Amino acid sequence: MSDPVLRLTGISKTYNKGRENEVTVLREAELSLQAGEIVALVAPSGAGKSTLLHMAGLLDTPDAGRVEIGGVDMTGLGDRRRTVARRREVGFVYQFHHLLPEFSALENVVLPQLANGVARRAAEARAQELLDQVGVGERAGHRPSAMSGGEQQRVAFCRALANGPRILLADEPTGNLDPATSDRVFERLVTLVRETGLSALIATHNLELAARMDRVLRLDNGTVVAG
Ligand SMILES: Nc1ncnc2c1ncn2[C@@H]1O[C@H](COP(=O)(O)OP(=O)(O)OP(=O)(O)O)[C@@H](O)[C@H]1O
Repeated sequence: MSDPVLRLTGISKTYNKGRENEVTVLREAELSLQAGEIVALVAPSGAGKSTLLHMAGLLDTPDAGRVEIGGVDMTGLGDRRRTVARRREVGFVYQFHHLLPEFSALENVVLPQLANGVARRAAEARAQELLDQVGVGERAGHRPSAMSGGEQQRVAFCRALANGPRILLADEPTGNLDPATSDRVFERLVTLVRETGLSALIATHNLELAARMDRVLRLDNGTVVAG
């Protein structure tokens, strides 16, 4: 098997260390994501899914352990280099779309590319292509408030993929949608991930959605186990 796209080794995290409200969330957690794989991360609320995704996505640093993306150790990077690596390698999708309300759908997908040094015309062309791919191309000029919840979330997927990351990390990406919409939007996400050939780690409470992914992992008392 080739090198994993994402490898977490011995990841531990304790919040509020040494204080009364100290809580150990991750205990030497291990996780590998192969190229092209879509993996579900299932756990009850508070078990540490978001914490694990933040470590994997270089938004937070573990107390101990190693985060490798594309075979490169990201653990010791300083803030600036970590931010650059995150922008390049990782796309995030959250339960709520977090689109910028004063910008159109297209602009929301263009802006992260500009921040990454892409020229405006190329960024616009890529944004339109992504929006077309998930079926919201005709809504490109609309602001998020003029779109349905499912459409907003599809735009958020495009924004996450705008800079061509290696990994998509999603935290309850359809958790805010009604079941029928959630199902359709989830299918769009899976298709987009497959077509783009990237790898995805998707945290969800929804066992039906989890069963449709390549593999299911569970967080159990701070460690990752097969689901
Ligand atoms: N910044 C923080 N400071 C202190 N405690 C935190 C912090 N972030 C998370 N926690 C605690 O760590 C535990 C795990 O939180 P986390 O958000 O990772 O869980 P989760 O599995 O994603 O939950 P949910 O499904 O409800 O989003 C919880 O007990 C939470 O209260």
